[in-house]
Amino acid sequence: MKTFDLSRADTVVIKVGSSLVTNGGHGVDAAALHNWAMQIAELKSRGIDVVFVSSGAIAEGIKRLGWAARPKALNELQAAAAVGQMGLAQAYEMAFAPLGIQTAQVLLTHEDLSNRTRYLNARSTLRTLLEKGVVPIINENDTVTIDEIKLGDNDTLGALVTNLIEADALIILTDQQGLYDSDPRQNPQAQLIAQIAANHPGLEAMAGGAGSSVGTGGMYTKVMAAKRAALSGAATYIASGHAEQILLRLLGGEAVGTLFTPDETRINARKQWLMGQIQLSGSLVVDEGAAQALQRRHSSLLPIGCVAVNGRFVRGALVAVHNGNGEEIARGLVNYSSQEVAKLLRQPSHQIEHLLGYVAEDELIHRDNMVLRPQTNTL
Ligand SMILES: Nc1ncnc2c1ncn2[C@@H]1O[C@H](COP(=O)(O)OP(=O)(O)O)[C@@H](O)[C@H]1O
Ligand SMILES: N[C@@H](CCC(=O)OP(=O)(O)O)C(=O)O
Repeated sequence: MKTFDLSRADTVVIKVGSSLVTNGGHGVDAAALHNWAMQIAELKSRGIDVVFVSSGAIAEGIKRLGWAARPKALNELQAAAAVGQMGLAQAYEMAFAPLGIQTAQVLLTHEDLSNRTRYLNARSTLRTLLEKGVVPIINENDTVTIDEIKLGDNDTLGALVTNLIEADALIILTDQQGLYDSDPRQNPQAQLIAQIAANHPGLEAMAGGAGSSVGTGGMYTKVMAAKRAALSGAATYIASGHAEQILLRLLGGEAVGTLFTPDETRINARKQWLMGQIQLSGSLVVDEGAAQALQRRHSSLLPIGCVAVNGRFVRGALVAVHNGNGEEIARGLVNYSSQEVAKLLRQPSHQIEHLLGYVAEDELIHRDNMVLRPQTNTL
């Protein structure tokens, strides 16, 4: 299996979960933050750029507000995030400032990463911060996100940021040693996996949900994050945030925790952005011939191979492409609205002008605006 040498990394994204940051929901763990900050100072002195993705706003907010349990209502969770984020930002500043390192609070939403202009803007802001030697501390902007489109877990956010800045690796620190072949809280015999391919088909089956009352995604969102990070060629490490000098050991090339290796193929930044989209506006169903043309020859999708359209969308929307079995084989930016596509089904491209009165493009989705779903890789 391919090995990955983290001691050669230039840029890493480090994600820490709520249970670590807030000491299991008991309030920001200043000692843990200080410890990570010391290690990051050492990494920076070696020329390694670090972006931190930190959870914990909601857990910290719940504690500050004196609530006994995590609320269910979105507005209460958002209020808790607003209160708790103050504590997080302050705690990170206090941990890094004595080491002469400036921090920056960056709160992102799904829209910041799905809108191309905002995505490019977020990328250049992060690059600028890194150039200036600042450590960005990123969280989802929970207070303003709408339920349906929130990322919801910071494992996904960590992977999207890894893709965004094309980091060499994503390091996910959590309350377990790494990925086990089954949930160690349920199965005491579970075995730690040292290394696995990020596109291994059995990954999802091993990973269960959140183990603590403060964490959200559990292992499932972490293995999905590893798959997503691999799209930009990044390795992912899951390791214990409680282990001593964990960051220095990992970045020193030591094998600790679980390493998810990316495969050889790395897709370009524009296509990564396409793959990173969480929300689809609709889908196109294609016949067998079109499915093969897309998958084997990487062709554009022409109207003649499209047999059905689902959902309502405008020109330029992101849609899935399904084969006749209902499997998603690709996704891409469509050149016509859903009403227009409905008129173009099974039609040769030279009929477009006659059917619509104008021609935007000959194809429904151009190959440059389409990304094929890896065959063994489910995102
Ligand atoms: N296969 C597995 N290997 C390791 N941990 C697992 C596995 N399946 C489920 N888990 C659970 O996932 C939890 C970590 O996820 P989570 O609670 O969301 O943490 P975090 O706050 O760090 O994101 C672990 O405490 C563990 O109980
Ligand atoms: N944005 C949320 C983080 C949600 C989340 O992913 O938590 P976790 O599973 O602990 O990493 C917060 O700051 O509370």
